[in-house]
Amino acid sequence: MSTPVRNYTPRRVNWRSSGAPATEAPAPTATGELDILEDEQLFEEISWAEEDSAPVVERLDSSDIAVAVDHASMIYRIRSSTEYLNSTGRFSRQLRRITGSGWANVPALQDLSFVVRQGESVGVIGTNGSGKSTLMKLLTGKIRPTTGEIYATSTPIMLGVNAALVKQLSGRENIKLGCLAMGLTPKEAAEKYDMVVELSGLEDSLNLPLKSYSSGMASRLQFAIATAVDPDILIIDEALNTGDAQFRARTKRRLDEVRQQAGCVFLVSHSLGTIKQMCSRVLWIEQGRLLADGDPEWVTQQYQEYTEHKSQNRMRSAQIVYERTLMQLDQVQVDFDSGTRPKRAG
Ligand SMILES: Nc1ncnc2c1ncn2[C@@H]1O[C@H](COP(=O)(O)OP(=O)(O)OP(=O)(O)O)[C@@H](O)[C@H]1O
Repeated sequence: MSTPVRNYTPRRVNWRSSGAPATEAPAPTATGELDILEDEQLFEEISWAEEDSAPVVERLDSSDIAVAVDHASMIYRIRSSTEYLNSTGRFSRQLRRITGSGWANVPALQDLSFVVRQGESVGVIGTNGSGKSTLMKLLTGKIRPTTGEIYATSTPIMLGVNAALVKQLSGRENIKLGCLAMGLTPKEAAEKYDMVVELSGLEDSLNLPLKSYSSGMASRLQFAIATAVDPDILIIDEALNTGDAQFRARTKRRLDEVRQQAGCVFLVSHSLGTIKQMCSRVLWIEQGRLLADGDPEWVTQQYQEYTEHKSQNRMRSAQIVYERTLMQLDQVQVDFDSGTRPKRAG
């Protein structure tokens, strides 16, 4: 495990007005539909709040910080399929002349800033394609932000994807190798061995080569190996927590242990129940923007309202919940004393 960097002092600057009255949320009607505000009225209120806002500078104790995300944006650059299909054809050349170079930009995250303290359990929610996995990849350093920076006191570890398995080797050998590959010493790997075997529930198949495992068995082994580490900053993407009901029940206990030992945990989940149960704070990412950051009850309630409107095709009502939630978000500016920056994540 890398040595935590403690010699920096980030400041959080809150640009929300402390004195300005909060904009009232539109009252729900009897049918649960929101009253529709005129756009002008809504935007007038937003700009009024901004005009009156004054920065509130909160100086944070450096030993408290686990992760600082500073104006991070991510734009994926992908080649269009036309480019692949007919890269030298005349039609393709003409089409490229009309549509551009054949490259497309996919904006995934826009200007995210937040600071996470040691000991926090942070839930990350958002509808499909909102940017959650992209943020997790940025935190682990798997990809670099297009603009902005991400800092962490130690490399955040994503549970479930770090252990690479070797098909020709037995389950037993894969456990030993996987633990070493994740940075454990041979002694630590030996100490964790029984726990990994028990968690995987694959005692009877440990001598078989991995190529004889079903995909479910292989992912159980991979997940069990991944939990052998005790990282300072832990990321759990629920989508990676595979396995049957019995396996999931067994993993919950180990996950709780890992969470308790970790300095800070990020949990990505579509299950609001799990988020409320496990997290002390929730980030809601929507359409690539950080929309809310705060109390799990409040944030999940806004999110539920938003998704309900969307599922009923009440797009304007959903948009109002979006705007209303965004207005409550503190604008955070991460600022470091010169020469005292922590290292980049990854
Ligand atoms: N490798 C990639 N190349 C191009 N675009 C990508 C890539 N990965 C993600 N995207 C795009 O970035 C946006 C955010 O995707 P991301 O996977 O981060 O969302 P998500 O919130 O994790 O979604 P889900 O809940 O469905 O897992 C989407 O528009 C997606 O199409």
